[in-house]
Amino acid sequence: MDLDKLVIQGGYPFSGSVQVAGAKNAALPVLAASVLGGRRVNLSNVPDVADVHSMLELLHFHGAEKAVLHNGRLSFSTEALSGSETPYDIMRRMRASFLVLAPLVGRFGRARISRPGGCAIGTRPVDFHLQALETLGAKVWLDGGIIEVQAPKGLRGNRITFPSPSVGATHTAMMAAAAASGETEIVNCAREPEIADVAAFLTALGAHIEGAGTHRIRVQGATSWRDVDHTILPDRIEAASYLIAAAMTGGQLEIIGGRLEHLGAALRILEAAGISVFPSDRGLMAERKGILKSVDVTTETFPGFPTDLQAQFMALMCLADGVSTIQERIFDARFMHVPELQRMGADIRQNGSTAIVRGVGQFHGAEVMATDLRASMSLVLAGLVAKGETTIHRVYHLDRGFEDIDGKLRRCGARIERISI
Ligand SMILES: CC(=O)N[C@H]1[C@@H](OP(=O)(O)OP(=O)(O)OC[C@H]2O[C@@H](n3ccc(=O)[nH]c3=O)[C@H](O)[C@@H]2O)O[C@H](CO)[C@@H](O)[C@@H]1O
Ligand SMILES: C=C(OP(=O)(O)O)C(=O)O
Repeated sequence: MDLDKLVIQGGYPFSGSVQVAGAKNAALPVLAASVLGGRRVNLSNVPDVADVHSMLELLHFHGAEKAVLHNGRLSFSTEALSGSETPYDIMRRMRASFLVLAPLVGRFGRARISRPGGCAIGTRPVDFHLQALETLGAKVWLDGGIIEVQAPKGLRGNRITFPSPSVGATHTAMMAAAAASGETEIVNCAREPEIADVAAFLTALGAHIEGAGTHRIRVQGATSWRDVDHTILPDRIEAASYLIAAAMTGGQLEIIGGRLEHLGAALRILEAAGISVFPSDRGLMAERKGILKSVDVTTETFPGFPTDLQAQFMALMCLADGVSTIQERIFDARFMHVPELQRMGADIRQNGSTAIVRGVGQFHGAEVMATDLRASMSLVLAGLVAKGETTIHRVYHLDRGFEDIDGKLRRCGARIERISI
């Protein structure tokens, strides 16, 4: 599995429809939050991706009922779960495993956890998460790679002010506040649509939350917990990646489940680049209008242009007319796709956190290495339109977050084959 590779023959007509999965980046914090109540959780639209299976493994390790994902549905109880040390083997696989820390502390008053791994896209500290827990009364000890947090008398509501918006730390703060006594105000928080989805889940579980989706969230801690039914929102990054696939291949694509309001600034930027996007009965329709045009982009927190779409957009800009400047402002090392796209003929000059992309009109097939989740998608997109054959090694990065990527592309006409070694 880890050594699977994808072989793509480029240049075949690409059109049809793609069903967007539930958002990985909402499903993971929702699963982590399920620890809090010790109740039954029924989830729909859960994406069948490796990170979700790792999170289920983590919950089961802690004693949650074993959950089997079928047709996007999951049902399990976390009643029998008990607080204990979270093993490094699971923590190293994905950053989001760190999200179980606040719910474990909230429920059991204590947790030991190792620092998280995940995509190699920068330094990715966890200080905001720990500060949020400390503000609610927890004590934190750092012991090399292990973090211990204790709140034996329970967490207490307070005002948490983040130095800058963080998606993960906002989830941590909301989950801790849901378990805390009294009211918590979270200031300068992230506004991504996934935050509002997690807030809706926590509200259904028993907390009272206002303001999710704005810079200021108010949480009234739960006094009792309930069983929950919740549907995960659609994956906006997957949807936008397929919008870019339509633009690059020139095909018309229906993105079932895609939502305009989740695209934020990406909608305006994709339209400026020459993609026509409009709502359809089932989601979004996308097609290229005329030649692709260069557009400058800076990654920002939502509703700005997402860092999780930067690599895919860079692949698109390689085919555009002119020169585009792409600035990565969220992570300090998220240009791992640059040398791989260069192997396929791209003309990209990187200077620190800025990449200058000169359109080359055409990629050529090559052997390339997937380096992280979204970077890998940029290579797939390039492979779809490249002249000749592209082989992408280390496909497990893609499998972490894109559901059935080869199946979805194949059904739209792509010649893509997965080779298991
Ligand atoms: C599982 C999940 O949802 N992952 C997403 C989440 O990651 P993640 O939650 O890790 O990203 P953050 O929003 O926390 O990171 C934003 C910035 O804040 C910094 N920071 C963050 C936490 C902290 O304690 N200290 C600190 O300095 C980070 O280094 C980064 O520069 O949001 C990112 C930004 O949209 C996305 O790319 C990831 O796909
Ligand atoms: C970087 C990502 O995930 P994670 O935060 O889990 O590493 C991502 O989804 O693009």
